Amino acid sequence: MRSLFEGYRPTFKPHSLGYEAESLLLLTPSQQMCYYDGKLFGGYIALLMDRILADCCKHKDKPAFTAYLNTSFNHSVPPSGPMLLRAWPEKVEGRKVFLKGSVRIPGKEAHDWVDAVRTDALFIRPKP
Ligand SMILES: CCCCCCCCCCCCCC(=O)SCCNC(=O)CCNC(=O)[C@H](O)C(C)(C)COP(=O)(O)OP(=O)(O)OC[C@H]1O[C@@H](n2cnc3c(N)ncnc32)[C@H](O)[C@@H]1OP(=O)(O)O
Repeated sequence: MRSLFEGYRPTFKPHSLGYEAESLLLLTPSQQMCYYDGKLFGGYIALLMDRILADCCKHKDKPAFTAYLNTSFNHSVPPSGPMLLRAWPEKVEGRKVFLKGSVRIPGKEAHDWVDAVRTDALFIRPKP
């Protein structure tokens, strides 16, 4: 399990609804899982998103469980390039935390990043 998250070191910034999280990741060869050449396996991307969203909820707070994780793959993610994972809360209703997340990859222009993957998620904190 540790090797799946090698290099994953999220940083957290305060957000009006909690914390936002970010991690810049460069995958090792064993993490570069592809079904199609040059396109990182979507299931692995969803795993990384679930992790950063869960960490975003849990930072300095109680843990929360994934109720849904709706993921849109807009562009493929090259397995050997840098990727920026991001997660932030959108709305909090009692135990329900609605979050958004994205995977950004370098764009065509220098210093340009594009959202390759976007996630809408609901995490639910346990009953007191
Ligand atoms: C291979 C390597 C492995 C490595 C490991 C990787 C680790 C990294 C990954 C780390 C990731 C770690 C994270 C994980 O992996 S967490 C583990 C994966 N997730 C689960 O197992 C969760 C399974 N589901 C449940 O346990 C319950 O359903 C939960 C706890 C979610 C809610 O049950 P609970 O009894 O507490 O609450 P409630 O039923 O009274 O509902 C409360 C409110 O929520 C609303 N609601 C509920 N569900 C949904 C829904 N689907 N869409 C929309 N709304 C929904 C509901 O309408 C209600 O709204 P309201 O009426 O109050 O307005």
